[in-house]
Amino acid sequence: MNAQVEPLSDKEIEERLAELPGWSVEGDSLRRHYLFHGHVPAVAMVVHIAQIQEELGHHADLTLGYNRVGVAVNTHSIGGRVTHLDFGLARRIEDIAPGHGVR
Ligand SMILES: C[C@H](O)[C@H](O)[C@H]1CNC2=NC(N)=NC(=O)C2=N1
Repeated sequence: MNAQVEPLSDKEIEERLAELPGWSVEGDSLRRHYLFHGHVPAVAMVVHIAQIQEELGHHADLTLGYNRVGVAVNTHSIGGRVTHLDFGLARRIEDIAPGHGVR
């Protein structure tokens, strides 16, 4: 699945990052972390991200700390490169973050 997806060029990545403050490409992944006002809000964010990931059929590596959620995503099906699928997931995550009281 997604075998037809193309990696984004450096220029495309730069343009798309400009619309996602706080996100960066490090290594071969699109990344961001969020801080919350406690553990339960951080866990709720993880569950909400999981629901979006299942909807999209695209899944980030999530790390959960006490009040921290880390997100790192690339597209496995083309060997772990950054594609529009990764930016699509990032956009959806970014849109729900304020509702979880991200600080
Ligand atoms: C069949 C299923 O849609 C694929 O295995 C999806 C699942 N989630 C995925 N997530 C990510 N990050 N990259 C993929 O290539 C990918 N492929």
